[in-house]
Amino acid sequence: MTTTTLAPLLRAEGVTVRFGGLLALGDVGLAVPPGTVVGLIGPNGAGKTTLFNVLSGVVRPQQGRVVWKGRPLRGHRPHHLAGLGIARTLQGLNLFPGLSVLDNVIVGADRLAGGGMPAMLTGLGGYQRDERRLRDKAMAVLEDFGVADAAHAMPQTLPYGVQKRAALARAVVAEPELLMLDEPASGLSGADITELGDRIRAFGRRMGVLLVEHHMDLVMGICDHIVVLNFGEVIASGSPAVIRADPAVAQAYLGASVREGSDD
Ligand SMILES: Nc1ncnc2c1ncn2[C@@H]1O[C@H](COP(=O)(O)OP(=O)(O)OP(=O)(O)O)[C@@H](O)[C@H]1O
Repeated sequence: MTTTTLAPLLRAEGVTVRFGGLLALGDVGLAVPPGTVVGLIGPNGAGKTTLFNVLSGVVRPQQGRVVWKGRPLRGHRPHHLAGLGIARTLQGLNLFPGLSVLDNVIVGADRLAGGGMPAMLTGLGGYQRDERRLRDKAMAVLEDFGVADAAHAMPQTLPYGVQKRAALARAVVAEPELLMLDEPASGLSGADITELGDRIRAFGRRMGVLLVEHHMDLVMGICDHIVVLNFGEVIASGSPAVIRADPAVAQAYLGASVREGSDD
């Protein structure tokens, strides 16, 4: 898969963000084409979450813009994302604790609902047909994720790995065109990370995926294209093989580990 031949779904152009005197992002660009898994990596404090937040409409850049399918997004907010066809998972789980796993996933299917989610969840209005359709769809996705047994449980009663799968199921149930994942492997290990990687790869055949992740084996194993940030700037961009061989990337991570290990 090459990232240069397909028109990107999402693009950040010349994005600059300052927090007071700190330059969190300086003139950063990134593009996510359809059918492509793009990794965003960098040492702690490099600016990954800030860029994820700019793309999500949480943080407004002082300069630059975010472009969705060729159209600049002006003043977009996180609650606009689903309507655009963008889903995201955040660090942690962010499942609604008062809703069963199934209802959490149904909420994620909001974009597919004809009538409106509040009426559907409360049973008001003539939405029974839609509700049945969404329930079936949500159950099918939970089955696909191997957690259908947990459909009627409250999320907080379930093991972390099951909750993680439910959160991912909620993100993809509406069949987004772009999936943004912020550290999906955090808290997972071993076989769970391998399975997560297989799933992300499979998503990447149906949609664009932006993956912010610290787990280097996962990133190198599943990304088509990787963008590396350090101190708010893009220091490298290319295939996993190119990134692995780039001395500037090794230096950035080495510098970070030396700083973290220093006594002062
Ligand atoms: N709201 C904020 N106010 C002030 N500074 C911030 C804010 N958010 C982030 N920063 C700073 O901006 C820089 C980039 O932070 P960011 O969280 O984007 O990095 P990151 O690459 O996601 O790091 P990590 O891997 O540790 O999550 C850091 O120096 C951070 O301390």
